Amino acid sequence: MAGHEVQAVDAFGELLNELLVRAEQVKQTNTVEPPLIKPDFQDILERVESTFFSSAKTLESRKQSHAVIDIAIRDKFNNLLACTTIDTPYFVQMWNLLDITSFLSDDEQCDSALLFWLVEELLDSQTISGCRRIFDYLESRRQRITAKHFSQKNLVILRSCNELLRRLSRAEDTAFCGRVFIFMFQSFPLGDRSSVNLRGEYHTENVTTFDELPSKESDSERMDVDSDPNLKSKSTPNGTAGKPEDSSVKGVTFSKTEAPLSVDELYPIFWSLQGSFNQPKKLFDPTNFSGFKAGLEATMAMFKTVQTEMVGRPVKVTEDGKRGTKRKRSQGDDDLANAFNPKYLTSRDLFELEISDLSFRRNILVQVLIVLDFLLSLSAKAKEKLSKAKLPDNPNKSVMYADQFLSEDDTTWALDMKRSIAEYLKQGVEGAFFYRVVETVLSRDKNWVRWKIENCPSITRPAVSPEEYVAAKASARKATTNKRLRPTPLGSLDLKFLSESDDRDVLEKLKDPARYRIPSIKSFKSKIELDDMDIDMARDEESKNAAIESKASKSWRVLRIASTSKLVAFDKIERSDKIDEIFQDDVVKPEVTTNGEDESQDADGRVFPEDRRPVVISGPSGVGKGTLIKMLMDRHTKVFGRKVSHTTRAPREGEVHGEHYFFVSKEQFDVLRDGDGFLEYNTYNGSNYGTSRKVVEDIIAQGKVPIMEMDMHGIEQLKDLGYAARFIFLAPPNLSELEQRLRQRGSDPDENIQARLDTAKKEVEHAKLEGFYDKTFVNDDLETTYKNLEKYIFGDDDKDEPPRSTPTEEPKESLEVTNTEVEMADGDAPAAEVAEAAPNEVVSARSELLEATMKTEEETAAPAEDHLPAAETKAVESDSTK
Ligand SMILES: Nc1ncnc2c1ncn2[C@@H]1O[C@H](COP(=O)(O)OP(=O)(O)OP(=O)(O)O)[C@@H](O)[C@H]1O
Repeated sequence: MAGHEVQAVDAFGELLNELLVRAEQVKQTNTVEPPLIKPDFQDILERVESTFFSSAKTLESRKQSHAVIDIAIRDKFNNLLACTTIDTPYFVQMWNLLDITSFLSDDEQCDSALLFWLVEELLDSQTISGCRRIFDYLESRRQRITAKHFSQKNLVILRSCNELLRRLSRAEDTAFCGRVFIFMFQSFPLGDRSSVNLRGEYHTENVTTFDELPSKESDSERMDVDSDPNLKSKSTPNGTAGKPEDSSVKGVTFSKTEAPLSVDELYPIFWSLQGSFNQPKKLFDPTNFSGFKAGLEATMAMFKTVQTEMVGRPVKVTEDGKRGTKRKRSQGDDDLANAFNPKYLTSRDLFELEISDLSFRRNILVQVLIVLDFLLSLSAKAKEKLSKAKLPDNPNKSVMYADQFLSEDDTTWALDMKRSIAEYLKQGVEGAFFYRVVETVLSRDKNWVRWKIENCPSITRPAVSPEEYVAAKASARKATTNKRLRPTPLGSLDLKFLSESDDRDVLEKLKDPARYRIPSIKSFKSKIELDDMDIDMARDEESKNAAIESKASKSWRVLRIASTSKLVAFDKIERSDKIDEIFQDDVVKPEVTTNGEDESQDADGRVFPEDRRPVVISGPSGVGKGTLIKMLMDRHTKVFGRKVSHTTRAPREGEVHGEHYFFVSKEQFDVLRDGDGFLEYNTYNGSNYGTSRKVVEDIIAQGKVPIMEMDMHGIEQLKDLGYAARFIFLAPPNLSELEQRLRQRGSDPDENIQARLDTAKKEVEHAKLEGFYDKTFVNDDLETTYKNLEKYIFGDDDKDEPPRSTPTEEPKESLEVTNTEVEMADGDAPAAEVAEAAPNEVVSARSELLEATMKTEEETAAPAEDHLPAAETKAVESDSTK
């Protein structure tokens, strides 16, 4: 019997090897991405079914087959783990094995949770940096691996994530902890109770200790909270607070009438507040509560003096702000500064510095707001509201505190304090925004507390039944069809002129750029002003409403257009009916605009593209990406900003930080990556490369169009993010020309050139993928390619004249000279027809041409293959843009 089992394990082991070999064939990379897809393995998986399960009719025999498969997979897993490390390319086998395990478990051919058992072991076996890689895997497959049989997997997921969190330092690996939490939040249903703190327990171990100051004779009385006559006067011993002395002025009075304590006096009072923050139940004791109130008032009084000082020095604040931004931009890695230490540093020496720091004060006040909300949930009003609510028969009493009440006076005090804090938080840099976020978070939190009181009822809504769906559809139709139809349906263009004018003009009118171009932002300004006038002058309600509606529609459209190019201005817009800020010239304008009349031109008459999405240029190494980008940058100095990548590799001779790359350490790179700081990243030859989100956003904030060189893997990541950009592929005229350029450039040894040529073939092949690139150019004659690229970027490829680089420039050459642009080279089709063809047709025309180009070349040139092992070929492939 035992022998039979071993045979079965061996038999499955062979099938598993076959699956892994197939995986190697279909997945050409050594990275976590892309995931394997099931259809590629269907035939072998069917054999698994027929060999192991077709005769296993009973539950028992199915279980036996599961055990066989589990053992074989674990054997393979252990072997892989023993003979490879996560940093080597060969580790891709492990990702493949996990992918295959997920196919098998989805098909119920092995234990449903086996994948997560393996992941748990894998996490246990790795260092933190290895765990990051494993998390890359988990995140990239999250939906797929948690979709089926989740109830069998959830405990293992929870356990391995918690185990990992226990290993991580909250201070050092803050961002990674965040990734783990986010993974859990995304995997578990929102209403899952497994991580809810049902008994309302507090994190009491998190005790904040602070220095004991040597007591000064003269100050000894004021140092003691209870013995301070001022503070004492605000609290009565039984915890029902006495009102502030001047009770007619609410809450805020303390700082106006009392001098704040000295820093030494405040220090112990301030840090003892933390005791109430981590155990709010302590405040049920009246003595603690009065101490808390006094401490809080003293803290607020001190904070207010700091805020006043800051407000009194606005110029310095702005200067600091500016200096900060400048430094950050030049370094390009300010995201690092966002890492924070979740445990307070309480040394007395730091206290002044801390209270003069805005974010520190904000931190403390948010803690206070949380506690105040907790206290207010015990007020008479809150209790009454809760008693009226429909609670289940068995509410969760441990978070209700039914025997605790907040007295009326204390309620008034808490409300006043809350108001006072709100006013305080709204001041200062982005204060209003900060407070709005805090307010939103806290109000959501109240809902969660309520849900806990209700004993976490399921929040899954039942699916809509077909009957309800049909009824809702019918009533929606009824509600809408009675309305007066618009002469032009929403979202479509007015075609009336087609019937009105002479047939011969119609085609010309259809070509009018105004019909398909995105209008400029400024063109809305006067129209919105007219609407404003109509609103003011409207004689009746109906016309006023019509004008308001019309203004709202225009405002919405202009904001949409502005969202691609003037995102910075959005911060300044407070109300949706007042969007004047959007018409202000943006950052780059004061430097370059002379008359401010046309926002699409700079002072030299240079044109800004209407489409200001980032331009991403890809193509084989040596095809001329760098050359063409440099030409664009040189000829449109103020229009484009070239993206500089981050890398962990050491600078080569002559390379300048910030110009060629941002050279960062591995740790800095990880922090950025974990904090979602990269739009895309990749590893080549053991070094990491990435495109920082911030770098690109900074270029946009300067009013420039980002221009980025990127390989196809980077583009894939951008596309996965749904990132709005224009993707352009540069193809070589043929392989021997490419080879010649690489040799002439002289920057690569012979073996690299061959590898680059091999990679080039793959990239050209990949570029044929329908819709992957928005535009492809064959870089034959450099100047012609440049002109076509420029025309495309500036949206002038359908115009006769390309954009003027300088006001005096000669007219450009005609496009039809060479086959530079793929569409133009497509047989006899006139340009207009090709341009109007459905995108797919254009793409396939392009693919055919590319294929033909490369084929002709392959037939004539010596085959450029079999020079590098797969791993190295891949490495060089990634290197094409690094
Ligand atoms: N259309 C062209 N005709 C002839 N030579 C060209 C053309 N375009 C570029 N070159 C030359 O080809 C060489 C390679 O160009 P470039 O360095 O710009 O390529 P690249 O695509 O940026 O390469 P990499 O990705 O390796 O950085 C350079 O010497 C450049 O001058």
